[in-house]
Amino acid sequence: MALKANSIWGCSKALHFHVGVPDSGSRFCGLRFVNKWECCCAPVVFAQFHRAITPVEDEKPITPSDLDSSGAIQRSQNNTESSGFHKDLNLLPKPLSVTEPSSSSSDGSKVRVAYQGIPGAYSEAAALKAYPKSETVPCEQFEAAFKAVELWLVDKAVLPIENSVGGSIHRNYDLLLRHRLHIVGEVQLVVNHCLLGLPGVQKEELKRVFSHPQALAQCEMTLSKLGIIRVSADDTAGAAQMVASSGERDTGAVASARAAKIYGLNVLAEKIQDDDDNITRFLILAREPIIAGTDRPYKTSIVFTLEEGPGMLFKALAVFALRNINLTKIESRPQRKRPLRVVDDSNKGSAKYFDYLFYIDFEASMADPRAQFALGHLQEFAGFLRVLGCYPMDTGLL
Ligand SMILES: O=C(O)C(=O)C[C@]1(C(=O)O)C=C[C@@H](O)C=C1
Repeated sequence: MALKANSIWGCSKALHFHVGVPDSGSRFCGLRFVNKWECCCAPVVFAQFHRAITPVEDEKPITPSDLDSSGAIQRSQNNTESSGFHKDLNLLPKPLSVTEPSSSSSDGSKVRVAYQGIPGAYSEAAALKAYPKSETVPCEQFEAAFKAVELWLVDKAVLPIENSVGGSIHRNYDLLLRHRLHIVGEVQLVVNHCLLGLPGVQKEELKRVFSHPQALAQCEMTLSKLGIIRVSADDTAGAAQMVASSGERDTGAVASARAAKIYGLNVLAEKIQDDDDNITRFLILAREPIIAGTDRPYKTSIVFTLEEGPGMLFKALAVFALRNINLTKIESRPQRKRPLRVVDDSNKGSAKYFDYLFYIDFEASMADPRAQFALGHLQEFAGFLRVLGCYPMDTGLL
């Protein structure tokens, strides 16, 4: 059964975590980040920038002295016990690791990976690409997957962030900021959509198709040519399941060949996406960050706000250009708690501007001094800055 956000909240009584947008001064899991860096990447980052973080009373940021030679955190989580054994070993913070995505946890059990949708969804395929022997856990909404990780119901979540045809999945950008998970990897998946129908049905008989809105958008031209009515579903596999259980011969689904197998449907047409190379990029999220290395190509994802003024975004981007750091993605999202900025323009009255959050991915590891200097420089004009994660790039083909 898919996890629901509510049911997960139901389990959360003993745990407290607060969410909010940066300028609201909210607490994120015990650390208050006053205006500047919200930094949660690897210890190397703390080593460079821990001065910029303002701890709240009940938890101190990790400093280099808390780490042993392997980079594992040594002190107890609440910093009140310096010795003695913890009663429940499962509650102890896990040591940071330089993770090669591995399908088993440190205790030998299968890694549990949350994804949005039901079995046969592309997100499940992405989770299995990252962790081939994992136990995949379906969730009804993206937010349920975030919460499943936060509440230790699963180890990781794999969520779509952008598609080569449909663009960004904005909801997940917003959720990245609202939750305190770390990006520990990315997966690129080739998405080949099929037109599915009940056994014995010809594609010309279809009057309507169900699918996820992203999938419908990716097949826009094909579906228009066929003159089929499009109906939104929570995920592609869910659409296939609906068609199978409805038994309606004039109803089809846009989903994967695997979904067809699972739900007993026929593939009426293959590769129906408008663009042959239809690729979705997924992020792997975890409770702990990984230690950034320089042993292979790494990517770092950040989010920041800028003060108003001429050329601010130009200056922000220049900190990377000056150090020859390649940017792979830039996305802006409205700051929901502070959507408008009122500027008093002396003679002309006041003007209103929208306020934005900028999300950037760049090709450098946080262990690379260039990245550290670039972020130090960006901090000079960023109102708020948080490292969302530093992780190995998915360079393997698809
Ligand atoms: O509906 C699914 O199967 C999903 O995994 C969701 C999703 C998405 O959100 O973009 C994932 C990959 C494809 O781009 C289409 C849909």
